[in-house]
Amino acid sequence: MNHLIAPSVLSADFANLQRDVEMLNNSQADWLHVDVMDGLFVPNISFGFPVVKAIKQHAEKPLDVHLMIADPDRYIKDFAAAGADGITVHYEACTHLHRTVQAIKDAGCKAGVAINPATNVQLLKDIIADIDLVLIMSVNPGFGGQKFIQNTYNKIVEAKQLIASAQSSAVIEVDGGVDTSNATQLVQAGANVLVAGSSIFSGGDPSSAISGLKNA
Ligand SMILES: O=C(CO)[C@@H](O)[C@H](O)COP(=O)(O)O
Ligand SMILES: [Fe+2]
Repeated sequence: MNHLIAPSVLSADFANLQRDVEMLNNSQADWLHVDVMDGLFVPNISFGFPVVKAIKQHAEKPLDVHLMIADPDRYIKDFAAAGADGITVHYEACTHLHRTVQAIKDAGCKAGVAINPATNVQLLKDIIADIDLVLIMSVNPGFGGQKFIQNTYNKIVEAKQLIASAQSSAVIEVDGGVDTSNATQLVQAGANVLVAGSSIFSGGDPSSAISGLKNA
């Protein structure tokens, strides 16, 4: 599989969200990555259902919703109704992860599980066969624009082995500090989906920044 690019809307211009979503529609982006933060699981608040709905209204590509919220079970149906195509929850935020994953699938969405930089990949062993996506955080969740953590490469290799041994079809997504300096090595290690926020939106030409990551 060729790798996919999922620009993080967190780094878009919220006052011009429709313009930025239309730019993504016309770019080589594959998915739109939508970061929801609750100020509890992570020390930052981003946005909730109305903004996800507004993005959905204009998006022509799947919405990859990354929930950085405590007890996400409470809101799975609402995010599915708001337009999520995939919902990723954090391993660290779920008490009954298997139940949460089933709820995501029952809501008609692809199910993903994210792990923080200090969470061991092996903890996914008993859920890997049930999920569509493993999200390896390459920064501590909560903010865009942070420095990429090098140990991510080892975690990708380990996740790949875990997926193969469980004969799972899960894809590996990497999120945080991704840019053209590490994209090629991430894909070589086994990453299937690259999320990028600041490296796409902070320069003058987001669309060509996306192409740069796509051609990594
Ligand atoms: O989930 C998160 C942050 O918690 C990300 O999706 C960021 O939005 C990625 O931003 P950059 O690190 O690429 O600036
Ligand atoms: Fe994210």
